[in-house]
Amino acid sequence: MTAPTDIKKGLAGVVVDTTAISKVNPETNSLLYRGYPVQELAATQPFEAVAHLLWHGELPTADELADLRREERAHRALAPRVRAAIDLLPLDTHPMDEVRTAVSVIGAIETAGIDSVLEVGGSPADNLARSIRLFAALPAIVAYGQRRRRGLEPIEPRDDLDYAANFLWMTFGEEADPVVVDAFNRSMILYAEHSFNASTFTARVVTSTLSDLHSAVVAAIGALKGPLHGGANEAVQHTLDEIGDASRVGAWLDDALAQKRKIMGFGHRVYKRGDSRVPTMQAALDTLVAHYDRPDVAELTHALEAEFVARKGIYPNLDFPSGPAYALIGFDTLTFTPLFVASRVTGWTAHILEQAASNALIRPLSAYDGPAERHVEGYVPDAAALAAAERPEEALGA
Ligand SMILES: CC(=O)SCCNC(=O)CCNC(=O)[C@H](O)C(C)(C)COP(=O)(O)OP(=O)(O)OC[C@H]1O[C@@H](n2cnc3c(N)ncnc32)[C@H](O)[C@@H]1OP(=O)(O)O
Ligand SMILES: O=C([O-])CC(=O)C(=O)O
Repeated sequence: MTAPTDIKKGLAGVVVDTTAISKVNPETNSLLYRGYPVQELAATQPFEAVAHLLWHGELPTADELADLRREERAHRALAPRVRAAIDLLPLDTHPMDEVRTAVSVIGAIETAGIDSVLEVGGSPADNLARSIRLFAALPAIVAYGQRRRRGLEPIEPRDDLDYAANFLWMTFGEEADPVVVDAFNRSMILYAEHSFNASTFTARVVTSTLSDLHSAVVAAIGALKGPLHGGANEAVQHTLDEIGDASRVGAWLDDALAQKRKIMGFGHRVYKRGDSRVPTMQAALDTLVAHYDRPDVAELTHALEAEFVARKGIYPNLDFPSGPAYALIGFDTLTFTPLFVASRVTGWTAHILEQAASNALIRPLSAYDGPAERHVEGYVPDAAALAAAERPEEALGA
């Protein structure tokens, strides 16, 4: 059987719905969140304000930002049940599995008492409140994951610090330099939202069945974990560690390309001439390189980028500068994709709210190319099966 010619493998180039949350424009190499260029948001806003923008469509007023911060700070601490669930996992569990498990536990607690599947989807107000609580809870989960692997106890959150500064406080147990907080805040904003990427689309598919918000986020985390998507920021660091030094880039690339390896942190399904977010994140990385006095990191990343772009004409994506930036801040390589989760939960939940508000079950078609109809040896059809074979539409209830 020949497959229909209009199949778009990987849904490449297929527009499946509208969204008012963000616009990715490869022609102008731009990214807008609710109309605002992401670079402007990264330069001017705390991450909490961008979260509000994604959920509500407008930047917050001073009072709205204060309200969101109050709510976020009230839910920052690591919940005992969530800690207990994480502690049950082996110490060498991948942190993405820890985060996925923690979100699943939070979801079970949040929806405890709902005794009908018809109610699990929740009202828009419930889902916004759940989104804010999840956004507030994730930094403690990610921070504890890194500390647990280092044999350290969790650190209580600080009410006097904003989201980004408190995240670093809970991870490292010391107040980060403002230069570092600023770079980290920018990275959170850049990672927050990117239209119908694989993980966001996954969240929308789950939501479209009228399932609950946490199930959609758990599924999205699973999609983000893969190295062709969010897992690439971790993979970039493995690559940089493997190369080791700028002088080895050429030989390493010869070998990697001969083996047809994908070079992590390069290429993108939508942007073909460079990722709109890279210049902003590259500037943040440059600041961190200067702050930590690590010119070797700049030399290695610049050498790899220059050599790979020259050879293949494929440009870096956001994960390329983010990986080494997170390493400089002191995050373990395995913690990088959970940081992406902590940021992207804002975009995912905005899309969950949007999908739920204008829902249609997402259920595409497939072209069957398996074996032609055949029969189980020895099967003797009964009267109902014979009737169904004669009148298939009726038997299917069509
Ligand atoms: C935040 C994010 O999720 S951004 C994406 C993060 N992912 C990565 O960095 C992983 C590495 N990159 C890739 O694997 C790809 O570029 C993707 C998955 C991101 C995009 O893939 P697609 O749009 O499907 O492009 P596709 O994989 O078809 O690539 C087109 C061609 O460029 C090549 N190519 C694309 N990216 C790379 C890469 N990073 N290394 C080597 N070759 C590459 C492909 O092998 C393919 O070559 P071919 O035509 O000779 O087969
Ligand atoms: O848009 C995509 O396909 C992947 C991406 O860059 C993101 O999710 O940030």
